[in-house]
Amino acid sequence: MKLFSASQIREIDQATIENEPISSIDLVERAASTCSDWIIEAYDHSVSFHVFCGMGNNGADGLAIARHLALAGYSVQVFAIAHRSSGTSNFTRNIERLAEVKLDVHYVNAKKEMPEVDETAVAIDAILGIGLDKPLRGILKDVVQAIQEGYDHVISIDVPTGLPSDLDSTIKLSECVEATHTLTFQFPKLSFMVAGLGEYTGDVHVMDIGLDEEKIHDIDTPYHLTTGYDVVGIRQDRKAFSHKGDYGHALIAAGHKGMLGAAVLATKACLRSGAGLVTTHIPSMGCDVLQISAPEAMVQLDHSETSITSIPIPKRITAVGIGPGLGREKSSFNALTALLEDVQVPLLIDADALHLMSITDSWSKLPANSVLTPHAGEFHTMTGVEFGDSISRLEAARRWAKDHHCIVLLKGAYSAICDSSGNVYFNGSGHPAMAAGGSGDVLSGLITGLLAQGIAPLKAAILGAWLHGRAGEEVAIDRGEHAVVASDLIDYLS
Ligand SMILES: NC(=O)C1=CN([C@@H]2O[C@H](COP(=O)(O)OP(=O)(O)OC[C@H]3O[C@@H](n4cnc5c(N)ncnc54)[C@H](O)[C@@H]3O)[C@@H](O)[C@H]2O)[C@@H](O)CC1
Ligand SMILES: [K+]
Repeated sequence: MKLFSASQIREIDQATIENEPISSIDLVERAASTCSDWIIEAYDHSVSFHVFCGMGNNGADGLAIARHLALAGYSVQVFAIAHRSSGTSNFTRNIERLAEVKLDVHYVNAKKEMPEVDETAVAIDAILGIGLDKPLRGILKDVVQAIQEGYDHVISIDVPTGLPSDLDSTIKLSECVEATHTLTFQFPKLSFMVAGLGEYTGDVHVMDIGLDEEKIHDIDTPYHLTTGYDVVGIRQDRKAFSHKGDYGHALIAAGHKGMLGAAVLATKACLRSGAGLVTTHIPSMGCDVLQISAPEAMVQLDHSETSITSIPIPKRITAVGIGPGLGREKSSFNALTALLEDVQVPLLIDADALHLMSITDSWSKLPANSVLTPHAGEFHTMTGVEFGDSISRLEAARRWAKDHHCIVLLKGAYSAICDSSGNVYFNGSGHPAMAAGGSGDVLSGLITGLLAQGIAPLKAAILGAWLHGRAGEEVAIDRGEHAVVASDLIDYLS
């Protein structure tokens, strides 16, 4: 799915109005109906809705939603926030239409005019959407604060009020509604994808409001969000008369004394990827551990008992993944450097291998189209980008992927997969339950296995991240989000 900036969304709205054709007021009505249908499905009549509306089109959505909810028999109160002297025509027309359901509108000019809140009240935040053009001040800031203080449950329409929609916004986040649910129109907004901003949305629900498909197709954007639909067909169905040799042979180089578990996790995930054969190169002390825990894999033992010191590449290997639990010894760095010179097949580099390459500044040796899978800390070591700044981190990952002709998979919520053309594919699956040690080892084994089957690096990274996230979502449901460990993810790979 493509993701667009606020100005591109306006262009698509406008094209819909002209080409369908549909009037702007009817488009607001359509948007509001999709939201009120969702709300009616999700809430019974024991709740009462306090609908807070700005004076632009986001507010017009709110007024129309209030009308629909009143028609459906809910208790509804409507509040218009007087942040400017007059409303848009869609706002004004929807104020008039409240008379159809005998709803009054209360204008809020000061915080003291905010309603009393009881435990049944749910706030609907339709104050500002993609039109936010400066930080909230005055009455808007006061109202957002009052919503934060007063309501446990908030449904934001399109965008939580105060949250910039774009990644390059110059608006500094100050006050912002922290939503329980965000019902967003047609596309998640770019800011929802990054840490520090995405936290404000709560659960995101994308409302299809029938915007112009042709325009959506025609407008270029570097940003994409992977959905289940996007990964269909990346991995081919198994052929009736095929054998293991048809599905590639992966080599995993992983493990170090005290970190052999990482090699086991990567190996088992690689086996579950569909790869025909998996060989794991480990320090010799790991032989029994690996053979017992992953009997389907072949083991290639290093001369060293405790660390990896040289990595012969067996014949007919079709992809190599190196890094999980590798350790940071000089001898392992030498093995890595030699591997970089020898390797003729797709390569994935993770964890300690990223660290070793960073501290020795060996990036010029990186084969083109390699897949790198850093978490924020590893990416910091690679580039010096500060931990806290997720937008700069994303930009740096885009630049890095371009400069080094590789794929950078920046791990986190909505992992960002950056390619050498400047595109970003945010991963749309996943669960906070996955934020635990070993989860990354599973991902690197899985992607190595996909590469081994001949899937192109970008697609292997996109599919691997998607499958990994889906496993996390499913295991979190079955086990409970606190009890998930990385081995569980392997069991849930499909
Ligand atoms: N254009 C369309 O046809 C559609 C628009 N829709 C809704 O319209 C929204 C966009 O509407 P608008 O462009 O009217 O923008 P908003 O309703 O988000 O904002 C209204 C206006 O508030 C003012 N404003 C912004 N930030 C402010 C601040 N910090 N302090 C004071 N005033 C501020 C600006 O003048 C802005 O245009 C979308 O988010 C969506 O909810 C939907 O109904 C779908 C169709
Ligand atoms: K809003």
